[in-house]
Amino acid sequence: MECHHVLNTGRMRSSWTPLGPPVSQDRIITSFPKWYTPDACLQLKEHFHSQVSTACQHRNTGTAGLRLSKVVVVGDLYVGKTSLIHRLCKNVFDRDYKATIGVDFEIERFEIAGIPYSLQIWDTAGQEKFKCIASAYYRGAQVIITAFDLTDVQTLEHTKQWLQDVLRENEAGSCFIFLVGTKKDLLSGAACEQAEAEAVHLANEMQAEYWSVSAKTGENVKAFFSRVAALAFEQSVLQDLEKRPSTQSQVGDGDGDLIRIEVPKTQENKRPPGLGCC
Ligand SMILES: Nc1nc2c(ncn2[C@@H]2O[C@H](COP(=O)(O)OP(=O)(O)OP(=O)(O)O)[C@@H](O)[C@H]2O)c(=O)[nH]1
Ligand SMILES: [Mg+2]
Repeated sequence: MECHHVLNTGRMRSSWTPLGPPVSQDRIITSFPKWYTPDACLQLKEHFHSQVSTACQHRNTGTAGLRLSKVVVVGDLYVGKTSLIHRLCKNVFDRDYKATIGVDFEIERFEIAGIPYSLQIWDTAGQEKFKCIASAYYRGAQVIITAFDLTDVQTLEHTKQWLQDVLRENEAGSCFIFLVGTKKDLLSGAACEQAEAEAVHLANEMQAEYWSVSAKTGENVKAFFSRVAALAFEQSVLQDLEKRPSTQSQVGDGDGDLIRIEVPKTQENKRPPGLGCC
């Protein structure tokens, strides 16, 4: 197993980075990233939750900013999982196929609403013979990405099984689920529309958000992972606020000037992330 971290050193400095080297400019998220299609999306809102915005403004996000959110990427062999992750983390594309053996991971750092936040992205092998190694790493996923090849309908059909395998190792309703169609550059026009329509249908069954991407051209790769990071971050902050001793959380800017905000137990807060508003 080869595990390595990716540190974005020497890139442009962000506005506020208390820990470690600065994140690169294109990992700074200031407004809530949009979905790919409203027909299969987890949340149809355009802004951060108001309590999250307030907490971020006051630098009162608790441990959420220090956490690594675990993202697990699964799907058939050859669909392009490694290529997708390498396009995001290294901005490269390799046309030669090198099968992933077992698992690998990358850490990608973001700054969301002024708070540092990292995704730990687990790349798993699609080959059957490595499945038992890879499945040992499914536990504790906050985000599940099920990938398929837009040009190969069989790989789409297999995503349900991949999802079930990961969900078996995680608490029901605790994960954000994404269905991602890869190799978008190989399809266009009616063929692309047809493949996407089938995927959107399945995404709704899986309670997943749908995205089409291309690791080759880079199309939608940053936008997709920004969306993943923002949803995971928001959930982490809300969970942190809810965990505090009383239902009232103190929000301050560190100089003793405290504001009290209510953390109501709303339906929205209780709803599992996979059951968004659409
Ligand atoms: N045209 C095109 N080819 C791609 C794209 N993404 C991946 N590929 C190619 O598809 C092949 C498989 O890609 P990988 O990323 O290695 O696939 P994988 O899902 O990680 O495979 P396993 O590790 O065996 O599970 C490689 O030859 C890639 O160059 C893409 O967006 N467009
Ligand atoms: Mg791979």
